[in-house]
Amino acid sequence: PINSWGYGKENGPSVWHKDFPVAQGNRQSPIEIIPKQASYDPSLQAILLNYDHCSSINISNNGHSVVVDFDDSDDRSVIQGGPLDNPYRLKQFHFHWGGKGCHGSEHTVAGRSYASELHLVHWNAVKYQTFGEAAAAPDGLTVLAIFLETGDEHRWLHRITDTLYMVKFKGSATDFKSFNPKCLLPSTLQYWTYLGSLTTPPLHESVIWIVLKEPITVSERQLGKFRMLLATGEEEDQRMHMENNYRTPQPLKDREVRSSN
Ligand SMILES: Cc1ccnc(S(N)(=O)=O)n1
Ligand SMILES: [Zn+2]
Repeated sequence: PINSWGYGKENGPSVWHKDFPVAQGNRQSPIEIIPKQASYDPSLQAILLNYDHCSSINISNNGHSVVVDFDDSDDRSVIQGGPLDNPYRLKQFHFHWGGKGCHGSEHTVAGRSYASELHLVHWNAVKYQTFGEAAAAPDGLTVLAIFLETGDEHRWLHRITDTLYMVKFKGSATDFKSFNPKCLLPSTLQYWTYLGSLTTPPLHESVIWIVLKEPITVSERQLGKFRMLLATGEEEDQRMHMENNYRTPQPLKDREVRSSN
C-alpha cells in the first residue's frame, strides 16, 4: 500500500517512483552540491530567523525520522530573507542519519557526505491557507538544511537526544515544549539555494532549499542515540533500527545552485 514506503531494499528510494512517479521529476532533492559550479548571486539577502517566540509542541517517531512539531497557528517562528519573497512559518524539524561513519546526510558537497542532516521545514502562510496546500505548491515550502559532522559533543543537542528513549517506537510521541532550534545553528549562515522537492514521499516539488555551508559538530555518542530509535512499532515483533534514513542525490537536470557568498 502507498503508505509502506521506507528505506529498506523492498520499499526504499529506488522503488518510490512506483507509488510516487514525481520521484523521477525535474526538480527532485537532495542533490550533490558542487561549490565551484554554484553561482554567487549578490542579490541574495542574509537569512533571518525569528525563532525567539517559537513554541515547540512535541517530539515524535513517525517510523521514518524523529520530528519536533511547532505551533504554526501564527507568525511567531519564521524564516525570511535569503532567496525568499516573504516569511515562511516553522512547522517542524527532523533529522536524517547513517548507520555509522560519515554517511547519513542527504545533500552532499563535492562528493563528500556528512554523518547527518537536520531539516527545518517552513511553509508559505502568506500565500497558502494550510501546510498541506503549501506542500503542493512550487513556492510553498522552504527547508533549511544543516549538516552534522562528528567530533566534540554538541552542547545543546542533548536536549533532544535525552528524550529519544521516550520515542523509541514508531508512533510514539511525548511533550517537548519551548525548544528553540536556534541553538542548533552554526556560527555563520552562508548558504547555497536551489529549487527542489521533499526528500521523502510524497516528494512534492515544492521546496526552496537553503543549505547552510557550515556544519555543526555533534559527538558519535549523541549520534548513536538516534540509531537506537526503531522504525517499527511496539507491537511488531520484527524490530528494525531507524538508520540510513536518507535519499541519495538526484539528477540536477536544468537547475542552478546559487551561493550567498
Ligand atoms: C515535512 C516533510 C515531508 C517530507 N519530506 C520532508 S524533507 N526531508 O524534504 O524535509 N519534509
Ligand atoms: Zn528531511
